[in-house]
Amino acid sequence: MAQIVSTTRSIQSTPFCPTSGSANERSRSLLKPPTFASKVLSSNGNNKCPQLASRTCKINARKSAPVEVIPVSPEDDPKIEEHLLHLRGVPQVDNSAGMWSKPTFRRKTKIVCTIGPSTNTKEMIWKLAEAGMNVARLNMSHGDHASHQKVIDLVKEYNAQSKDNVIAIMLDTKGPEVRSGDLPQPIMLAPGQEFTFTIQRGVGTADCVSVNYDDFVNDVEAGDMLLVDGGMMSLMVKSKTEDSVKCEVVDGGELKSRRHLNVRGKSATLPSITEKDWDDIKFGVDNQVDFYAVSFVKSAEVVHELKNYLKSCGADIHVIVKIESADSIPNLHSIITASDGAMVARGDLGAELPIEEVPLLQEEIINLCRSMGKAVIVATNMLESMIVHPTPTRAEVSDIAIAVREGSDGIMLSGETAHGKYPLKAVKVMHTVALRTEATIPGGQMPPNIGQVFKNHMSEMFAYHATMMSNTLGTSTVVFTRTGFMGILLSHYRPSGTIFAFTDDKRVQQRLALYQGVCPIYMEFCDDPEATFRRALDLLQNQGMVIEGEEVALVQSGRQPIWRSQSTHNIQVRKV
Ligand SMILES: Nc1ncnc2c1ncn2[C@@H]1O[C@H](COP(=O)(O)OP(=O)(O)O)[C@@H](O)[C@H]1O
Ligand SMILES: C=C(OP(=O)(O)O)C(=O)O
Repeated sequence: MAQIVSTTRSIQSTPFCPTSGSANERSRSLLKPPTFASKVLSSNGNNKCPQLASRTCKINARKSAPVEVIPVSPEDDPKIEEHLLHLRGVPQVDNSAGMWSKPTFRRKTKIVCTIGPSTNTKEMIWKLAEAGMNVARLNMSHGDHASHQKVIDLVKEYNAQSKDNVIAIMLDTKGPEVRSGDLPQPIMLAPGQEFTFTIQRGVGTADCVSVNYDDFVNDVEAGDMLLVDGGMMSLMVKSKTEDSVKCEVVDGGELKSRRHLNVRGKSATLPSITEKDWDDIKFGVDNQVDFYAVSFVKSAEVVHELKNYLKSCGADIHVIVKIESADSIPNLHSIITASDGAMVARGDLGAELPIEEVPLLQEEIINLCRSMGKAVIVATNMLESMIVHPTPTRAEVSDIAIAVREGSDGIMLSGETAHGKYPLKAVKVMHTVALRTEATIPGGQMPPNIGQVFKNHMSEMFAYHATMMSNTLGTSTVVFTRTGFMGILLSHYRPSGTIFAFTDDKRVQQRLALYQGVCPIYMEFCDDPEATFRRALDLLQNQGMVIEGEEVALVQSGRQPIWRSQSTHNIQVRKV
């Protein structure tokens, strides 16, 4: 029996995938183990393409080989890459770029690093990239355009010189966040002490500090609980005047400059995109960033407004909504539908809502994004203790493992890399924990059903079957994508093997860096598909990403498939 799977549009919509049910039901079913037998489409050996390698082994659904994970970071052990290659019998390849993050066993979950004073130099950007950073996040609540410009230029410089690694750039808007003002030095607040917040500008004394939001006085009431930095300190509102709010400190601590303020259970009555945000968004357009992370989104309208603006200026930038506001929860479905992905911004979320809701919402948002084919990032406090300590708490390690198991595309570091003492160690811990956790996720499963969309589009169906085939055979997947659509789609089906996504557009390559399981590769395409496939497989082999004799599943589909005049949608198995 020939196992070459090469089809034209004759694959029918299968009865595998129930398309009814609520979004919640569908998202719940995503993480369930498979309940039906694996099937594979086979041709009768009509290999029309002479370069297709045929194979004659029996197809068995099999689990991916157990992955051996080396629990040390390459900085600790420079021989790690050699060791990883040796483990799998891969010959050493030219690695002049020094990319330790090219492990034979690729981490699928992507690491987002906030860049700040600890990491905004060329040396640190390079080291972060080599340690495993996939996305550089710029938090527009801090710094100015000149400092962010410098980071953008450095990331682009890194990308331009890197042979086999690429870093995406995410601009995170400040949004309508409420913050205390600048202080000449930190103030100690003791429980029971009186403390005042004022809407007057420029106040910073031992018992009163400015707030950056004029309606603060109108939004809070006596009896409200004010949280500083998501609950690190808390103050009870006692009374208010026209311009100030008098509080009693409940949980004290050290108040520093520009700290987050939330009122438990309330969202500020501010527009999600402020004037400053529009200015920062324009800065992002001018610099061709890859993603916006939009703070405090409460409804889909704001996403539409931003997308319309981007369209009007011809900017191809994806929009990730930050779910961090109490008001966003009832509108989750419509907000995520309008966006390209979501971030579980646990800091503000856990301040506006009871903290015990956060893990439940995290799971719900991840499931919802996965059921809708959207990217999802888990953020905040993932390795918080590593801001000051060189090793994480065990609870933090478990937190990373949970986000990986729940199927997040990205896991994010904030203060750990922005202003922490151990930014590289934090990335390495994240890398190692994610890799180790991924190794325990059973391979060879049926891909998740992306519900209604699967029924309607040829490309969804091909992504589904390509995933099923690569899982069954235990192969990587190779896809050619000009817009990134097919690479992203395959990622949502979470194949066990790596998705090598070849694109002839550097910006698409950069964007794909966020997506779970995708290894984005820039390569010029030629008119002849066969020559392009060959070039791609040669490149993978030369880089040590696949070895001679290894099989890969190659899928060609998408809304506007490449080389459509010569072939329609198809899935093939090829031997390298
Ligand atoms: N670009 C920057 N410039 C200066 N400091 C920064 C920058 N980005 C982040 N930081 C520092 O790192 C901390 C953690 O980053 P992040 O979680 O993104 O910020 P926040 O929680 O304040 O919104 C910030 O509170 C700030 O002290
Ligand atoms: C990621 C978050 O937002 P920011 O760091 O911008 O406050 C959060 O609140 O968890």
